[in-house]
Amino acid sequence: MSGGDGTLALIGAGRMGSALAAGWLAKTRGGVAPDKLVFVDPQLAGRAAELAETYGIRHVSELDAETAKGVDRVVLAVKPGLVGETLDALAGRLPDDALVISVAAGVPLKSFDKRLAGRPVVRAMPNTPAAIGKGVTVCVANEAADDTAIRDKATKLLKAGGQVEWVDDERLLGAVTGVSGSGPAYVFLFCEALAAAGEAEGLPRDLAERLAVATVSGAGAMLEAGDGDARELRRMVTSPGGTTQAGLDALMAGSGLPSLVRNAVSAAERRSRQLGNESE
Ligand SMILES: NC(=O)c1ccc[n+]([C@@H]2O[C@H](COP(=O)([O-])OP(=O)(O)OC[C@H]3O[C@@H](n4cnc5c(N)ncnc54)[C@H](OP(=O)(O)O)[C@@H]3O)[C@@H](O)[C@H]2O)c1
Ligand code: PRO
Repeated sequence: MSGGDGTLALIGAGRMGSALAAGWLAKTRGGVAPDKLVFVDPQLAGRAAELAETYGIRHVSELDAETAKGVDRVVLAVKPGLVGETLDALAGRLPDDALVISVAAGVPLKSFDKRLAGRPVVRAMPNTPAAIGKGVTVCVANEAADDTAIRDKATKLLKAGGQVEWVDDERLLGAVTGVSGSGPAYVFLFCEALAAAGEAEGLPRDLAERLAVATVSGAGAMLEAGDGDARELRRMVTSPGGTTQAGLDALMAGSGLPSLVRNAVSAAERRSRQLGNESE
């Protein structure tokens, strides 16, 4: 079970919020009872609407004072620019010891401390593979949440989505966002590009797509199996003077793929800091 006898309020049941909720509702992972979860979102759409329909989750457009009284955990998954106003509307309603977990990119703990005076807050950066229990979330706690029992409570909840890591230095969350928060999109782009390249070489489109998906997921599964790190596994595919070497040489031409990835992570990290400043 994900701990806590009170209600878990998901504020912002969009793409990331619904990915997390899918994990909480999975019996084998989250085990959150549907009647202990409330979706707070102006209009429920997409995956969240499906989950609400399937599990009979309560949906409200804003957290009313009566419902708020029973809330012991809040997961805030609105856009970074909406965090301030959402907290202002919440602050007076939440019980003093309610744990607030924010997944908003860039929004610093001090924004929460300013508005939620003394409440335990965990800033977390998950990713969308959480929907199938294959995500990774990195967390940092404010002073009020810097307590083993509170951290355990947050870990239990976020573990429904996959691995959970903690850091003590909040500044690292920007780099985390650039690597694992945004990272699935880089991998999906690579998969799209691999399929398009196969099609350009004459493969039927659907076959090229199946090959690209199987290749990305097979390579990911090998990494996860831990029979070698990425560098070793790459070397196992690369026969000297063979086809893979020719392909890798092309990927390294010019500034090369590592440099492009470095720029991508750095740009995402920078954007995370900007989002934090804009949310003040
Ligand atoms: N997507 C990811 O991969 C990912 C990963 C890690 C962290 N995050 C973070 O997660 C947060 C949400 O991102 P997202 O991609 O899930 O965005 P999203 O799909 O747009 O979801 C945000 C949801 O919040 C709703 N909302 C707006 N105002 C609200 C309010 N006052 N109260 C309650 N709900 C409200 C939105 O409704 P409307 O659409 O009707 O406005 C929408 O359903 C962001 O802060 C982002 O930085 C996202
Ligand atoms: N998605 C959010 C964004 O693009 C945060 C990390 C992944 O801003």
